[in-house]
Amino acid sequence: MPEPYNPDTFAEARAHGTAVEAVAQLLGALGVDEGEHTAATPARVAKAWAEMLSGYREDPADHLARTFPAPDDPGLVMVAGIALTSTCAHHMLPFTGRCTVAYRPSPGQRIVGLSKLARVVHGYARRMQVQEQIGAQVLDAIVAKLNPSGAMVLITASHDCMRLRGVREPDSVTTTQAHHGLLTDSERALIHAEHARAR
Ligand SMILES: Nc1nc2c(ncn2[C@@H]2O[C@H](COP(=O)(O)OP(=O)(O)OP(=O)(O)O)[C@@H](O)[C@H]2O)c(=O)[nH]1
Ligand SMILES: [Zn+2]
Repeated sequence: MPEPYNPDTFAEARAHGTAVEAVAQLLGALGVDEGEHTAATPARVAKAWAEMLSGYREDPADHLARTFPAPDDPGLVMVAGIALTSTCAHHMLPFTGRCTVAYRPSPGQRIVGLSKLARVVHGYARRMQVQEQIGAQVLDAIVAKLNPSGAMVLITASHDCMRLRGVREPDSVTTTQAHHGLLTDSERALIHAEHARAR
């Protein structure tokens, strides 16, 4: 009998083999036999996880590099209804929902293409994450690259680790808010209303 593989550290386990081998080992450890439908599963799962975690292969803030001059008094800019698909850092299960990104450019500062706000969200979401951290990272990127006078990121998501296992709350939804600078009460109300409408 070969000795069971028993790594001392996460790093050692990582170095041991490819993702495909690791998935095959996981399935074996969970008592899943190879069958007609599972023979190619390790390769499929490795490919799926490479896609789900593709955010490690980019710096999402780079999407905000191309900017345009803002009009004199640009007011609030907001994109609501951005689809969020992420992976819980604790359980490696998906959480999905919607994100709203809003910022008020400072006078004389720059604005960014609207699609780039969604690309920043997607980049940070496609990593092992906690929901609060995605909002904070998106906000930090916007503050660093655009220097807005105010900004807010709202995320409402459903966590499979809460829905399907453990506490088993299938209808629970989690909302997190990250904000920077000064936004007026009416701007805040508008952001929350659009976020609720776009969920
Ligand atoms: N703050 C925060 N917590 C999260 C997020 N995703 C998952 N969690 C929580 O992470 C916690 C991990 O708790 P542990 O007690 O270490 O793990 P566990 O025994 O699997 O916990 P249960 O999920 O309660 O069964 C759980 O309470 C999860 O609900 C997230 O995005 N943000
Ligand atoms: Zn979790």
